[in-house]
Amino acid sequence: MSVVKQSLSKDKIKILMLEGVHPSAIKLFERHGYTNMEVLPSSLSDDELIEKMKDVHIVGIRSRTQLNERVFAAAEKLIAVGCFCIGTNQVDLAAAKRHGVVVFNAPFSNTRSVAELVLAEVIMLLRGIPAKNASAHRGGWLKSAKNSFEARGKTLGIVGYGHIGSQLSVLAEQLGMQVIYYDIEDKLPLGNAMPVHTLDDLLSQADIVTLHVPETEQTQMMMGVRQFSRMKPNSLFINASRGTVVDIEALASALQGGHLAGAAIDVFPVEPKGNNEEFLSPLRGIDNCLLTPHIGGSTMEAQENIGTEVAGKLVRYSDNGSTLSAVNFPEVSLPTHDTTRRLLHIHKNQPGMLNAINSILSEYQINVAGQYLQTDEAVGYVVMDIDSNNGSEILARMRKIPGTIRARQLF
Ligand SMILES: NC(=O)C1=CN([C@@H]2O[C@H](COP(=O)(O)OP(=O)(O)OC[C@H]3O[C@@H](n4cnc5c(N)ncnc54)[C@H](O)[C@@H]3O)[C@@H](O)[C@H]2O)C=CC1
Ligand SMILES: O=C(O)C(=O)COP(=O)(O)O
Repeated sequence: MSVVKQSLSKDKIKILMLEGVHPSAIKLFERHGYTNMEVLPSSLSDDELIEKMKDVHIVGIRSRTQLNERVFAAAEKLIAVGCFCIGTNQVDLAAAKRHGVVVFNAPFSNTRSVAELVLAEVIMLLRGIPAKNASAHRGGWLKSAKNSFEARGKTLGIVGYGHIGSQLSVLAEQLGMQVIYYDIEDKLPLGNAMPVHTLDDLLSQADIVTLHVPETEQTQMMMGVRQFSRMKPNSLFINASRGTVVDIEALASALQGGHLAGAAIDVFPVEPKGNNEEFLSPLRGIDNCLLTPHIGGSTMEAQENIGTEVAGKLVRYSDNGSTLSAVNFPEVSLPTHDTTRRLLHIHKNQPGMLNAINSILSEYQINVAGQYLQTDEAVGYVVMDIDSNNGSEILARMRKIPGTIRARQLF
């Protein structure tokens, strides 16, 4: 891998924002002097990304854009990725790290929005609203109490009791629901919520099952034919986590065969790249299935907060080198460096790196005002504040150290 020079004035730092990231992000970048920005409303295909990212230093995406090894290998100037969302499964985090690219996200700016939507869906499904609404649009009139229920007293089964799952748990109890949850980690039960030991336990006890797990190898297709058959007859199913967690054909069969009374689905194994592309799904046309276009986190409040939060992290990394709250990188929180030059060196974590760096510094006999080092099993990140005008020369020497991935200088 070639070592790339990144010591640029801000107007030369190119930022690409995809998928309609909120204008609050753009404003924050501009406030900090970053003006070289391209903003697009949709995501891009692999090939389009590879072409576009050749000269991009910072890219902002949401849940749709896939950043894989091919893209990182081509994006030679890239220093950071901002996921303007919670999930980071769309990014190959290990590949990003191998290429010295730091990834940030917004871990809880849209948590409440998802929890509120799911709560609303619980009520809608219990009342059979999706099918009644669809029928009314065709001139039907399904006025009946049959199969319509209150939320009070029903059991909500939450799979994944993290930020969203636990927030939903609190809101659901306020409606008088009983909450049970299943998580692979021990989690503090909030209110009167009760943990169960297995997914099967949860499926067989809950009136409504809702998924709030991340996309991981373990969660792929965690709901399939067998799991749907374990759910209570006439129970309800909600997925606002990731489309790959559910076997969508199995869900369609469970709804069409009448085992499930209804479902609300916000995320799909394949989603359109943007609003102009057709949505294709075996769930289309099933009236008791409420379909939403991956908008669990899409509220004005959440998007505005996410915009400033993630753009703030990107600016901080670009201006100051701080990797605090990065999802794939050793975390280094740094003071300002008003009177010194700051050198950043990202390298493979192999023996002798710090030694090699420090022997270059000692050759120049300069005062090192501060040095910060963090490593993980794959990479090391060293930040040096130096009192010297020879920063560029020193950096050029450091780039030649075998194992160097990226190095840049902040003025
Ligand atoms: N529909 C939408 O617009 C949105 C969807 N999401 C999705 O929701 C997911 C969850 O978000 P948060 O609650 O913030 O994440 P979180 O990381 O706070 O919670 C996830 C929980 O799932 C648990 N978990 C992981 N694997 C599991 C397994 N195999 N079985 C049971 N539990 C498991 C974890 O231990 C953790 O407690 C995100 O990863 C994202 O994919 C997030 C925001 C918006
Ligand atoms: O925050 C998440 O993980 C989401 O799924 C929301 O994705 P979005 O920003 O709406 O594409």
